[in-house]
Amino acid sequence: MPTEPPSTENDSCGCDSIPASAASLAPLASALEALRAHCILMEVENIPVSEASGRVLAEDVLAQLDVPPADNSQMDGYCARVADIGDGCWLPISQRIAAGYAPQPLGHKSCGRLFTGAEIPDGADVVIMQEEVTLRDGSDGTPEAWLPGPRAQGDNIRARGRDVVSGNRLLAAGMRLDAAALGLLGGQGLSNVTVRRKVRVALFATGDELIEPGQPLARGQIYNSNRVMLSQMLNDFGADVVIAPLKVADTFEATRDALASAADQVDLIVTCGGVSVGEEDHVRPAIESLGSIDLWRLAIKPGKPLALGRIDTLTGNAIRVVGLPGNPVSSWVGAWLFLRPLLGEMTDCHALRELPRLNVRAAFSAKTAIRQDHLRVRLAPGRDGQLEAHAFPDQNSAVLSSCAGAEALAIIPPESRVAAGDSVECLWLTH
Ligand SMILES: Nc1nc2c(c(=O)[nH]1)N[C@H]1C(S)=C(S)[C@@H](COP(=O)(O)OP(=O)(O)OC[C@H]3O[C@@H](n4cnc5c(N)ncnc54)[C@H](O)[C@@H]3O)O[C@H]1N2
Ligand code: MOO
Repeated sequence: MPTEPPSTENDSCGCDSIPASAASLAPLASALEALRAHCILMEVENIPVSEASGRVLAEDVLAQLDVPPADNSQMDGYCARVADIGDGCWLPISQRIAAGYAPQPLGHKSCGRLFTGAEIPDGADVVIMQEEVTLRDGSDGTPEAWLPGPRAQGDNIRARGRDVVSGNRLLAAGMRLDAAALGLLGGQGLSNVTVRRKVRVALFATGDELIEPGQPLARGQIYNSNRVMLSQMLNDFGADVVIAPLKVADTFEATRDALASAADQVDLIVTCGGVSVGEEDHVRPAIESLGSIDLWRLAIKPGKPLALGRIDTLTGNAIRVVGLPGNPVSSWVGAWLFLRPLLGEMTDCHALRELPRLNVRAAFSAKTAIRQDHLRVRLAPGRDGQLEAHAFPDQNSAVLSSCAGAEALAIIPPESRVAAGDSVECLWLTH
């Protein structure tokens, strides 16, 4: 049954009751453009391959070796010449080759016993798995094998260079190294690799109501869920969170001082909360007092009050500040929509720059006003096998349960309607 999230026409956080014309809210595309402008690129560093998981490759890596370096067997069995086997014949076993040992050239009209991974001797052009082979002692006591035929040349042989050919590009610059990529580097005998330095991030949660998990909760307080969540997301996107105080007090001075001292130590500042219009919202004025605001208030839901700014540092550079709204869902969606591409830009990583898009069938209905909505959905095949997006039932920007386990964000453009069964574009949430 299609699920119907609350209409997105009325703002779930109540903020569409405030007059906000489309003209006063910047579209998502201009925010992404502002993010890309003034981006600093991380320098390169050479690090051990064993520590390079998740790092972004700074330069192409060319293969220096064929992998495998020689033809080898992909089965435990017997190697021989196709021409000698014909329609099947008994051949004396002239040598035994285990993986790791150099074989002798294969003698005329003989076969070799060998094991998976063993190098194929010169002269042999086929391997027959041992389950198909019968053994006996020959008239002079030499063991013989019955090799059934006919056989095709190359059967059960992994040719030299099948995986990697020396001189070819092994891995492309801009790739985020996963376990398999580390394996390819290791397979070349490389112990070090040149990657982009990790982006150092300061993460500030603001709000006097916040208290750390593990502490007793007093009236008026809530646990700080965003700090642990955003910290993990930044890590997942390849950054290093180096400053993350429990919280920053809700005053202009405390906010300004926290931002100013972090600006000289990190490459990026992320704040959460305090970007809206109340007297307790000090992030925007604090950024303005130390640098400039590029953009504030977007035509997106959730995440309307998001602020993008820059702070001048002692070195004369301006570092980027992303002010995420405090509502947990607004922070979480903002991290996917803005922090991920920004970190991709700063590390020149293609995969992080843009979330993959896919069109699936909506299993929900929705309508929007002036803001583009980003519904949290699960993806599952429908009865006909076609992929469907199932929206979490409560899409309020304070309902973090709509994010845990979400696999995609369904994009509902401004001033539009989606009915169950319509095709809907989704951003696939992958690290
Ligand atoms: N008069 C108006 N009020 C609001 C508007 C508006 O346009 N006019 N916009 C609303 C929208 S939309 C959003 S989103 C929020 C964002 O406001 P802030 O970024 O200033 O966030 P806070 O007020 O600090 O917090 C909002 C909400 O989230 C809770 N919160 C904050 N930080 C955390 C945290 N680290 N962990 C868990 N929960 C957190 C906080 O207690 C509030 O409930 O503003 C609307 N208001
Ligand atoms: O919906 Mo707010 O609650 O724009 O992020």
